[in-house]
Amino acid sequence: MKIIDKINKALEDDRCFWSFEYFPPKTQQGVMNLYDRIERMCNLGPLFIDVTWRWGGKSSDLTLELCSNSQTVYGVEANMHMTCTNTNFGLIKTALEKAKDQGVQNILALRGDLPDDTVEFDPSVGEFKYAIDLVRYIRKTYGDYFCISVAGYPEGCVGPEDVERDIQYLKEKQEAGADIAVTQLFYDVDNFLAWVDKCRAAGITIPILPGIMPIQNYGGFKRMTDLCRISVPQEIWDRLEPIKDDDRAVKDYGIEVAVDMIKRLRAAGMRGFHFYTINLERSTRMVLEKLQLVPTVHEVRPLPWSPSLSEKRAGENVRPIFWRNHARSYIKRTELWDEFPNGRWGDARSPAYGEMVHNEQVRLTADQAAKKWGHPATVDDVKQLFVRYCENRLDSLPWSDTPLQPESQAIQDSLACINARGFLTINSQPSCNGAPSSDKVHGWGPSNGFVYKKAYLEFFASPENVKALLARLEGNPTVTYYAVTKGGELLTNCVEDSPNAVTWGVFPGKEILQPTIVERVSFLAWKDEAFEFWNAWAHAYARDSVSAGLLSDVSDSWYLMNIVENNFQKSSESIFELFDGLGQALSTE
Ligand SMILES: Cc1cc2nc3c(=O)[nH]c(=O)nc-3n(C[C@H](O)[C@H](O)[C@H](O)COP(=O)(O)OP(=O)(O)OC[C@H]3O[C@@H](n4cnc5c(N)ncnc54)[C@H](O)[C@@H]3O)c2cc1C
Ligand SMILES: NC(=O)c1ccc[n+]([C@@H]2O[C@H](COP(=O)([O-])OP(=O)(O)OC[C@H]3O[C@@H](n4cnc5c(N)ncnc54)[C@H](O)[C@@H]3O)[C@@H](O)[C@H]2O)c1
Repeated sequence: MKIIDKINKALEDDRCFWSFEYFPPKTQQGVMNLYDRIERMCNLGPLFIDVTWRWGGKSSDLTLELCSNSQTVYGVEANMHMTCTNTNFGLIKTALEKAKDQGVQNILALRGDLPDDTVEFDPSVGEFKYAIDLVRYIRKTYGDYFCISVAGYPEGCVGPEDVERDIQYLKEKQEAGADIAVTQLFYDVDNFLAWVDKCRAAGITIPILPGIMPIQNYGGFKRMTDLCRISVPQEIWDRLEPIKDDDRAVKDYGIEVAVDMIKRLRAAGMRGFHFYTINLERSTRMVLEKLQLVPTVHEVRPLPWSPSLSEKRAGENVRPIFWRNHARSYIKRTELWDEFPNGRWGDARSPAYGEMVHNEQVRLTADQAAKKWGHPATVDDVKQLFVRYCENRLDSLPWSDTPLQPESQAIQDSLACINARGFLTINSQPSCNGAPSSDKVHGWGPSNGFVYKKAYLEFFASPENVKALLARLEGNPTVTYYAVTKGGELLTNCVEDSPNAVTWGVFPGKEILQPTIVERVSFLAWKDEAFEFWNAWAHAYARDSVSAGLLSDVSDSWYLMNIVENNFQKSSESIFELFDGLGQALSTE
């Protein structure tokens, strides 16, 4: 069914409605867990769900599979995202054909981001330059079969200076056949409402669905609003500042913000709300509960307008047998398990692993690269950059977009030392044996608790350096490691695949919280992205330049490696002793 028909019906009845957006998880276990999550969240009565599409069509099969299965198994309409620029035309044609065959009738037609703001559209790769070209193609080829939605930008696609121009492009997309506009997420409600008024005045009549993203954690929120250039009212920053290290408090505040935003939007006449779930469920559910749009988990009553999912499921035996008669406790047990791992070594079984808002590709502009990192011509030049970063003389590296965190200050000299010898670090953690959770440097989580950390290092190293380090590690039974090349050759001394907790906390009246783990499957999922940064950096230089060649060579032949000193009672420095005398010192030393 087309979602525009459902939306029009809801608007006719003057009824609020909502939709949930998911992204294709990075691991197979994440996919299986996302299905469970979509099923549970269908009980919240979304009018439809969206599944995003990785730029260039990298997730086309998975995106379609998630849409098609959600429709046939859970009975919820799916809106399939599709980006068109710099994407093989055949891939788009095939995906649309398959969508039609599988009964997926809703497409969110997008341009997608270019890998670099300065890179021009490449007509040899795809037929489409803008989202409007895809809208036109779909209408020309399929007539009215598909309901087409498009993106709208209350703060401009690139920046505020483009708002007026983007409204005209949105109008053109409507004229080309778009039925619905879904907006970029935002936090400034006044600005959003003024933008809607401008759209209406410009002749945009299609329904506009505001994008709502409950804040999930401070670091992710900051990164994402910076990346998407979303303005955040100062009041939100002020409220976040004192609680930024307490994930639970941040999430609770995020729920409050979203509830308040939706109340104001409803008062102004908006009826539909599009949730960016980032594949998590608690915040979205809590927002809907607090607005009394859905029953709380304590009151089980069917929603009058929901797809008949709850009734359909009631007679089935798909849940684990011991939970069959306890739907509520099943929900309670499973909804929260991955809400708190934060950090890039979270749990790869979580559908939210590798949190993504639309665009996971690495973006570095040529200007940014040359200005910050010059034109490296030798491995020593690259080492110098890493050393300068560790000494706080450079504020970012492709892998590290902010300066070192305060927790790294105590180890920064040792970090600089191993970087100078060719172990190029991208992540680290000092050990910590029971600091108060309120500790300014190491603390996190609820108050009156104690936190623990194992020393951890993650770095790129040449095959020779990895070999030498491995020889050293043979005599160290408490150190575990994974090393992998871009091509996937894996070296490890971990005999079991089970997760290794590297950060945990003990809090009054709670189970042990274990926010950060190291495990094979998440490391392998992350490594593609980690190596991709070398390529993105290389692309910032002319194709046949020395710098591009050097960075591509490193990417092709070096290892990404992590090591954990499991004896968390040892000092933070002891992990660095493993590197004594290894590698080649900088020639300037
Ligand atoms: C709701 C939503 C969902 C998204 N989902 C995904 C996803 O699943 N996967 C993903 O990779 N990305 C996704 N994105 C990100 C999106 O791909 C990027 O923001 C992209 O940069 C713009 O896409 P668009 O469809 O708005 O492009 P367009 O409408 O084509 O606009 C792109 C830029 O070109 C300009 N422009 C448009 N038309 C013209 C014209 N005729 N002449 C000259 N300039 C023009 C606009 O001003 C704008 O700056 C999503 C964004 C939103 C808001
Ligand atoms: N609760 C915890 O104890 C805990 C543990 C790990 C991560 N986190 C949080 O999760 C979030 C994301 O974590 P993350 O690991 O993805 O990223 P992050 O940006 O927090 O980086 C993790 C650590 O690596 C260090 N680092 C960054 N670049 C480095 C480099 N080039 N060389 C050596 N060290 C470098 C940082 O100083 C920081 O200590 C952060 O907010 C972080 O605080 C929390």
